[in-house]
Amino acid sequence: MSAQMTPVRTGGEPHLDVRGLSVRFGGLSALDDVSLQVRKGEVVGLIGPNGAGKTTLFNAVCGLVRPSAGTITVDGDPLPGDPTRLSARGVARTLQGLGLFRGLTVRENVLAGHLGATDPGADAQRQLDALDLAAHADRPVGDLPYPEQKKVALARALVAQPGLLLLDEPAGGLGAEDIATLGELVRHTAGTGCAVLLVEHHVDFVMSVCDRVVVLDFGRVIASGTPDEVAGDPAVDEAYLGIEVTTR
Ligand SMILES: Nc1ncnc2c1ncn2[C@@H]1O[C@H](COP(=O)(O)OP(=O)(O)OP(=O)(O)O)[C@@H](O)[C@H]1O
Repeated sequence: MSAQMTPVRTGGEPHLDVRGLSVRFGGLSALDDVSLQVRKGEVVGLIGPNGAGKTTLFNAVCGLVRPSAGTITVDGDPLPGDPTRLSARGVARTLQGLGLFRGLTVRENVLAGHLGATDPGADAQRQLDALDLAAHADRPVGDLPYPEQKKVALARALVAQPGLLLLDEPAGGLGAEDIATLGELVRHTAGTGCAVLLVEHHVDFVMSVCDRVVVLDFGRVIASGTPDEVAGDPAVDEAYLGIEVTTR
């Protein structure tokens, strides 16, 4: 399916609505006229080769890079240019690395995702319970095995019950069993009405967990559709999977 034929899912207006987004770094066009939408309850995967522009798109949504063109709205309103105000707008993000405060406990790390809340302790406890982290709550986060630390990063993103969750390579470094658990968590989160956009290199995970997939290459959307549609797109095979396609 071509980028121009992006299907519009039923189920309401887009929660995240990116339109005509372009980002330039000097002479380099990192994103070129990119549009994508994520509705509440929907999981959208953003894939593409290294350097395709995935992280730049996340950074633009978070106000960390300034677009040269285009608009980004959440629930119909532009996002604040100040990244520190994203949480108040219901936007949460996990990072490619864990981005945890290694000197702090699990609970303190989760609380860090909820600064300014009226009852952060109760919300943090709820999130710790939900992700089976309560038994580790008062341990230094660095003492936990890597998959558990990934869960802490997710708990920190979810503690404020965001309306939009941006997941940056959530499956990275996880084994098959933990990836399956992560998939359930992501689907459960979307089931609560959260709009989820995830960047991921683990294609099987993306194809199993996402409602729709958007493929970037050299900063442009080259394909978009359901996992099956995208998996069967020759342009994706050629650009992303490195398979040379001779017939179109
Ligand atoms: N701050 C920056 N200054 C200059 N160029 C940048 C900057 N950030 C990203 N780029 C360039 O923009 C392009 C897109 O990079 P980006 O990190 O968004 O790609 P990506 O798809 O996330 O790649 P990866 O899968 O390797 O994380 C690349 O060519 C990259 O080198």
